[in-house]
Amino acid sequence: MLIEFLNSEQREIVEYENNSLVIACPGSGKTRTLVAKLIYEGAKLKKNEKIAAITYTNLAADEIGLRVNENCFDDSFYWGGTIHSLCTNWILKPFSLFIDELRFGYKLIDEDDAMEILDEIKQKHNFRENVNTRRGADGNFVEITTGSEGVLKEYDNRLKEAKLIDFDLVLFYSFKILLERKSVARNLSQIFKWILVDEYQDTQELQYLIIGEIIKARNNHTKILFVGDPNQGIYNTLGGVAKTKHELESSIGGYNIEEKSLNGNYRTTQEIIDKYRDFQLFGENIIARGSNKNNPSEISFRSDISVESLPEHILKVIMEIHNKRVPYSEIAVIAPRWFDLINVARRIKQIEPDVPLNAMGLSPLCRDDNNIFFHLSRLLLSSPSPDQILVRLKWAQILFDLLVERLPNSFESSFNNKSILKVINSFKSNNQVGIEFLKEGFNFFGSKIGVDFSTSLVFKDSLEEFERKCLKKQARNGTGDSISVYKSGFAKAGGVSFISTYKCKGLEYHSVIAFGMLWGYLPHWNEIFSSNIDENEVSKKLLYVISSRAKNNLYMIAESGRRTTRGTPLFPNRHLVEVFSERSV
Ligand SMILES: Nc1ncnc2c1ncn2[C@@H]1O[C@H](COP(=O)(O)OP(=O)(O)OP(=O)(O)O)[C@@H](O)[C@H]1O
Repeated sequence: MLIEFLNSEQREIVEYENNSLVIACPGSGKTRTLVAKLIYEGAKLKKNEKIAAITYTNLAADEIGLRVNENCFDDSFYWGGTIHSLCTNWILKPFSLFIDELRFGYKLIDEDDAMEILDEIKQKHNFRENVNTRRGADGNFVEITTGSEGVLKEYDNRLKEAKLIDFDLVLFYSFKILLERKSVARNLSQIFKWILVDEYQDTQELQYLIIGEIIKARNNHTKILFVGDPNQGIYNTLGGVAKTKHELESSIGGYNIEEKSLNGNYRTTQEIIDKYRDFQLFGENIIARGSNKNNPSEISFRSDISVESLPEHILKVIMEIHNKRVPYSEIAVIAPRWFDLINVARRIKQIEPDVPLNAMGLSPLCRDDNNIFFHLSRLLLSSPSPDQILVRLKWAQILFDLLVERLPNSFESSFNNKSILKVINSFKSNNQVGIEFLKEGFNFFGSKIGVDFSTSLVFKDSLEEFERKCLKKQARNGTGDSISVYKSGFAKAGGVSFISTYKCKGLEYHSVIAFGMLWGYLPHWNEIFSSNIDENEVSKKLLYVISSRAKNNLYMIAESGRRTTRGTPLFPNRHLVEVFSERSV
């Protein structure tokens, strides 16, 4: 993404040398500009300096990584990931000794593990509503609703007793370290010349405070770029806030932040933009600027498809689009509930096994950046094709760094990322059971580097943990244990993407087929019944995000025949009905 491929507004943002906030509509090139900024500033860094690119999801971080790799072979000048992984890797892991509660060891738990503990406690307390475990700067929970106090208290005790750290505690302890040990914040500010925050509208208060501490530490030596779109702030139920310029300035110690914007949309046809603008809450008109701007679009809303015939209907739409020479990888199926996506994907596979599906959340592979078996697995499961070389070399480098960390002295001199990749590429197995295939691969790799992972004191626990989590996720998803399900977890796998509503941000497809557009699913009942959430706002934002993923065609479906657990029928999302009522489809 070189600077000459940007328009003048985008270029100005890239070349601007100070803090800025860019608010712009979907498809206006915010991510493209952020990646260009990353590369532009990367070229100016001094030795040991880096740039941090913070994204909301790991998927988005991978996407930025791919875009950087398209332009730079050596990408070591930047660090990319979620704010949780920034905190874990750069603050918590190296400096946990500074915190009394963490000094004698702790265990990080992911969202699944945290949810399991919380669900068990909720059941015990007979509490069915949503419980938010988000914390404030003092470590206390910030959203205690009527009746949830006992649940949260027990959750807190359970974590403390077992020395478990969930995502919210990662943020809290990181903030505490930065606050109490100014040298840590100064050190980070020395390393990170820039912090670039994508989708800033989903940043939580505590996350702003963490970023603010780093910026203040050396008087704005670290510069900041926030990019985002308040209309796409779909995580405000989780505490995401699109701060204003002045609020942002005060969270980084009063330093000036220049507000800038981008105009136009390079992704989508004008026809689709005009449709989704009805869901827009703030901002002005959006003009299509891409080469497809005047293409005819297929836009539809169907509420007459029954839940039973939904998979057949979606398959029919997919085939119609594909027969017009649109690659499968340019088609996305989006829905609010994973469970429904999995069912539809499974049924489509039964009817038409040859249609490639890429259901990232379907894979039982558990992402854990600190577990070498996750990194080893993605190398074993991804194909050594030419278009994957750069990304796999990068993954091999991460694996190499972790192995050097775990096996100091013995590993470094004999291997590098290329030789690791060579070893992995030479692994062959016909095993069709996902976890067995991986275990064979681990043994093979272990034998080549002289380590028996299953008995090694360094690796035994993480191997067991990895296996336990995969099997748990496999059982929960109900997708079976085949190797193909494990392989479905890669973003560029080339099939039709199945994505949940909350994970589709930042992505784009020729055609978007969204189903489950029902009041109660979108917005969710929890949002409808919560006294501090405006369900109409949530609904419009979600519809806006989904629709704005489409470049050319948009098919919305509110299938009939779905019911609540008490048997009450669900009805189509009311904003979709409003927007589509003027036009028959
Ligand atoms: N100046 C430009 N010229 C041509 N294409 C562009 C330009 N800027 C962006 N694009 C293309 O427009 C599409 C949308 O860009 P991008 O994903 O960066 O938008 P965004 O603002 O981040 O969108 P969203 O908010 O929906 O995530 C991409 O395919 C991108 O390559």
